Amino acid sequence: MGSLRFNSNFRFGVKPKTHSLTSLIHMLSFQLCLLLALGALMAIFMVVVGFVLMLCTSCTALLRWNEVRYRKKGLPPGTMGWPIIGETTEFLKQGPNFMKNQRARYGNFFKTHFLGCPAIISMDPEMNRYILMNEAKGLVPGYPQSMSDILGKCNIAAVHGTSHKHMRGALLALISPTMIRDQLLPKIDAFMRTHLSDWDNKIINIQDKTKEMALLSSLKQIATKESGLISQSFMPEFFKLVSGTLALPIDLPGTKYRQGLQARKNILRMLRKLLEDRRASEETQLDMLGCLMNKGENKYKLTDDEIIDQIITILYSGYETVSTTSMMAVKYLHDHPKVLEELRKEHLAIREKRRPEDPIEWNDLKSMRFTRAVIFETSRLATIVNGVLRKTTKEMELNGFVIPEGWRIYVYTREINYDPYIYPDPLAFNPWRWLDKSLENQNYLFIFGGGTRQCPGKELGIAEISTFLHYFVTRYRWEEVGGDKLMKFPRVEAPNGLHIRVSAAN
Ligand code: HEM
Repeated sequence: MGSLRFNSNFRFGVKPKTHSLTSLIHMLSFQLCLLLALGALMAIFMVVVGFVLMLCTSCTALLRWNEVRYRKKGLPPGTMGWPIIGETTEFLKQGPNFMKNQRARYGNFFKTHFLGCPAIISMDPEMNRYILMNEAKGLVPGYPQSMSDILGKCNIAAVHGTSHKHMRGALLALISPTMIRDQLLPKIDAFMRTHLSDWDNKIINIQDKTKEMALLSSLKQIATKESGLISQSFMPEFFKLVSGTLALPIDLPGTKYRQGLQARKNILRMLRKLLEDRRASEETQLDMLGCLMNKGENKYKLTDDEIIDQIITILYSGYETVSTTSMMAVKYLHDHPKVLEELRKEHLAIREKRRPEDPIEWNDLKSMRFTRAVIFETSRLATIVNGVLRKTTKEMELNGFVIPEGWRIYVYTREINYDPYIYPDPLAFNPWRWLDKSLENQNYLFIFGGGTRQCPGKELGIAEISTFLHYFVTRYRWEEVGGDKLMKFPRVEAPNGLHIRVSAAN
């Protein structure tokens, strides 16, 4: 390098300098250092390149291995993503677009790996119906482990066959149309009147209010006399229980799952105390708990553990569905004044026939045709439920493919809600379309699920939302404060709440 430098100087006609031995040594050592530094840089560069190459190769190998691992003969097409996490990130980030992209590549029935297990996604309406109707062939609910741990082993989604029939029968007896008419509606009415009594001239977070409403209204139907006393201690525990069921089952201090398990223990303690106190008082109460405990008259004789899990089921199943549908109805009504006008007309007509203190009755509820249409249109357009999960109990053939035992099946029903053949102009909020009753009875309506697990609380949920809307639109006007974000996937929610400014209607 030194000689090169001399030569180059010489070539450009610079007179070569004479150097002392020390300066020559200095120069040589400087050049040596430079050489070493360059060498080190090269080495680092090579290491980085090597690492990146290794990473790429291992990633490709891992992806490939995961694909090969699941390339069993007979499985539907699709991709499996990374080992363990599969395609969960893509599913959660891209949401409905992930489904649509995969469908464009692989059709209506494809394999993936998400939420910790290999799964099939079925977007074929006919197939979805078949899966929901055929639990007996080995297609049982496939909800995550955290859910059954926290909701209990007698929870309706955790039981199958005759146990399911038993628990479902016991539940249906509590929420049948006769029970709604004679016992539940008066309680719902009384609750809504109080819940909506002091909203005038306030900014309300309608998300929080509808959540409280869904929980406390159910609690009142379950334990009418005691609900006022226990609600304040019950509510925070219940909210922790719900978060726990949606979390990864990591049982470590501070995790949502651990808090959910703890909340279950606290709720069990409160409910057991309720049972003991009722037994001690020997008084029969006319509410859901009273019916469940009345072994003499109730043909479904549940054990205490079953009664407690049944109560948790009722609270849990009606909570998010009823609250989110109510919140989204308020949102859509705000954005569609003509719909609000029509709805208000229906409710004012009912109020005109009654004194202000009169409750709504069964016949009033039955006459709320437009309200029912608003509820169905809200559930459809907002897609409160994207789909339901099933699990295979044995290897089985589905749609011409062979599905191994233990695989999840995501019966994804979201897309059918936007099918232009069933719902012309599908993105429009148009409740009038539901006034044609045949729409509610068509084969591909999965808003309330289908088959043997179709929602037993459908009419109860509709009664609650209708009563809420009745008092809300007859008492108040409202406008959005603005700026609140709404998320549609994986759950419909307003991450920072949905704030409205409320004023009295007249
Ligand atoms: C707008 C309100 C509601 C909606 C949209 C809704 C939706 C659904 C859906 C889609 C399913 C099917 C789940 C599956 O197949 O795995 C279901 C099941 C269920 N729902 Fe609802 N639901 C609502 C209100 C309620 C209420 C108020 C209750 C209270 C009792 C309730 C209790 C249940 C129960 C216990 C099941 C499980 C049934 C079984 O496994 O046999 N739901 N619901």
